[in-house]
Amino acid sequence: MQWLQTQLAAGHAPATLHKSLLKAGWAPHIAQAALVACTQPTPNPARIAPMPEPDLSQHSNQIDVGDRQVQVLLSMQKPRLVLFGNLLSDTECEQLIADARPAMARSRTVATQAHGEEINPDRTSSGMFYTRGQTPVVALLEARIAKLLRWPLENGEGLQVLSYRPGAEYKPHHDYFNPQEPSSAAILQHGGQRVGTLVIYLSDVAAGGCTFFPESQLRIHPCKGHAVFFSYPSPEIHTLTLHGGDPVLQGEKWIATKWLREAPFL
Ligand SMILES: O=C(O)CCC(=O)C(=O)O
Ligand SMILES: [Fe+2]
Repeated sequence: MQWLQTQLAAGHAPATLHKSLLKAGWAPHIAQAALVACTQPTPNPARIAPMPEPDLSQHSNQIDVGDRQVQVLLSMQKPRLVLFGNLLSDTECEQLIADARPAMARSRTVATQAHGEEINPDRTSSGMFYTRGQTPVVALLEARIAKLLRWPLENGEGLQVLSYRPGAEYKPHHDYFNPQEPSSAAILQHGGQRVGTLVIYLSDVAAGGCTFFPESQLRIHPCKGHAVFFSYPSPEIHTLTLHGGDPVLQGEKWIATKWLREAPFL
């Protein structure tokens, strides 16, 4: 801890120190917990800006999104997270999968050291992106999400569909872009930071495949038509939004992820 405090005081970024700890043999979630314990959230008056957020002011247990009543199943403050049920019908889930199938390829994540994308061994799913409004179901879902999270449709990235077979997983990561990474500057020019994520479960999974938040030891078990929302007002580990997809043990996991930006994503 003392070493970490010295390094942080010398100006080394938490992400860099995290890598050093991994090299030294620390388990990722313990390295993360040590970093969270050693740093203070930076007060950031610039982002008392609005955030995507469902209206739970009346302690509502369901939310009318126009054509559907979405259930509120669980909510917590830190990390800011809400679990929804009944966001999509079974038929809508199946249609999203069927339309995505032809375009599925091994998932790529953003290459952090240079421009472009690279195959990432931390992510063993396969996936594709829909453009906004690409199919009738995509358009309908995007309109529901905009109402549910009270966030402009234009601030959303295209939906990403991922599928995981047994053994496939997505190791813990943050969805925001690390401002210190060289590749982030170009990404942030379009739409700014990511401030929220909605992971939508398109299938049930027989075993494994939970969405896991190691810092709070929270597991969301996949359930067809459900969705988990979490948000992060700044790209900081203090948001406790480190998360991953546990390995699928049995069956196939399908999800659609909607990332929300702070500004229009054009
Ligand atoms: O597979 C999961 O449950 C998590 C997916 C995820 O973290 C993402 O799409 O950013
Ligand atoms: Fe993620």
